[in-house]
Amino acid sequence: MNSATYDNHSSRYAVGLMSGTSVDGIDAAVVQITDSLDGGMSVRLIAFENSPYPAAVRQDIFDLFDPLKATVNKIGSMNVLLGELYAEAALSVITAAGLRPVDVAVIGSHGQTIYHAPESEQLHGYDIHYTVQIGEGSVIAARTGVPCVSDFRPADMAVGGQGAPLVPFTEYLLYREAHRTLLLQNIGGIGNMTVIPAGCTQEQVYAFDTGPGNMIIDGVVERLYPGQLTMDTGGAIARQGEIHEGLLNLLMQEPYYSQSLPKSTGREQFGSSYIDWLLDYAKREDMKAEDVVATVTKLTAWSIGDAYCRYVRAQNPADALLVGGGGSYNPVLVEFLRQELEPLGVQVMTQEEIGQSSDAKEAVAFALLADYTMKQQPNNLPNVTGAARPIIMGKISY
Ligand SMILES: Nc1ncnc2c1ncn2[C@@H]1O[C@H](COP(=O)(O)OP(=O)(O)OP(=O)(O)O)[C@@H](O)[C@H]1O
Ligand SMILES: CC(=O)N[C@H]1[C@@H]2OC[C@@H](O2)[C@@H](O)[C@@H]1O[C@H](C)C(=O)O
Repeated sequence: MNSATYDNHSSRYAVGLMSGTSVDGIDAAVVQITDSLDGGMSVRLIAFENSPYPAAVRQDIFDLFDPLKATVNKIGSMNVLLGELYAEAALSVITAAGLRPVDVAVIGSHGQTIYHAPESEQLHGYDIHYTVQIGEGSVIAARTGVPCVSDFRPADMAVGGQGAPLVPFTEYLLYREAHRTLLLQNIGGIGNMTVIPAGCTQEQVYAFDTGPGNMIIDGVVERLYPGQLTMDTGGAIARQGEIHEGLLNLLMQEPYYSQSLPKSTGREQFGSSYIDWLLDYAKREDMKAEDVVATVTKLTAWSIGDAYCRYVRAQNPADALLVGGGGSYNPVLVEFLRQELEPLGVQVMTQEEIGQSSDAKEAVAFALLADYTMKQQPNNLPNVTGAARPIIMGKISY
């Protein structure tokens, strides 16, 4: 029995596990959550680790993104394998925090998204929205002895939401300010923005996926430098390239950018077939590899600036955009973002520049979301996901 429970404890430790759309590895964070007398809470990051996926595991995960390869036996076995890897990541970060599993009240595990279909499909006369995250919570709970909350998204979808994004709920709790309107921009595989108006209530927060984060950059780098590179580390390639206006203009026509809110996207849209199409064009135009990388880096920054102008600026002119996720470690991308936003009066800062961790942010969020599940309190933001009502997300494995 865990000594850390949800009865009469105003302070507890929670673990958050995140494996995002980039499939670069498992992020694991231990946080200490302390309730305050005014009904709020404080959250302190105690330890953080990233365990990269072995290359063969990463390849097996990518195979599951292709519905033709994702047979039910492969999904079933990877679900358990990822549960094992997530449990190891949790045990390791608990040790790094100087704790024992018995000290930890809950593990919140996002899992690995292998398919996300938030728009309605008709099946036998029913409206179907679905999303698939794997990484078995029962395995995580069994190996660690700590209750695990997993599979958060389906509950929001069951009440009409997109099942994403979920992190804004925690951004509202952790970042809101009385006098500044903040944009929290995550640049992972996908880019997503949370708008936190100055002095706002929970109902006034909104968020959406801006489009690709690093997904197109990673996709073209992997194809143009096969077996050598999986990302443009430090923006080294983009820095040497020039923007190709023809390709940039073509990519800017993607209908997702002007689709109305709420909206979310994923690898289904900006994954391998999109990269095939883009590289076919680049080949016909005889483009240099570095020019392709520079152009898609520029596109990514443009899509964020464009989203701000379309969906935010008129109602909520922002003071600052705080950049998190792996993209904040690409200085060329951050510089392009500054060029898009600073002329509009929006200061661009990375999480590191404000003393936080870009890497740990999403793992921390899932620790906090799981804490709410255990307290039986709603943890979605209907205004953000489009859900009809607040709901308690997450499935508990004891
Ligand atoms: N040093 C670096 N230089 C350039 N890019 C980097 C660097 N470090 C990370 N990245 C980029 O960040 C990506 C990983 O970002 P992150 O871990 O935030 O994504 P994720 O959590 O998988 O995605 P999502 O938030 O969409 O689910 C890498 O694939 C790479 O493109
Ligand atoms: C279905 C899914 O896994 N979506 C991810 C993805 O990666 C970024 C963006 O697209 C966001 O919508 C979401 O993740 C974060 C953790 C979220 O729900 O807030």
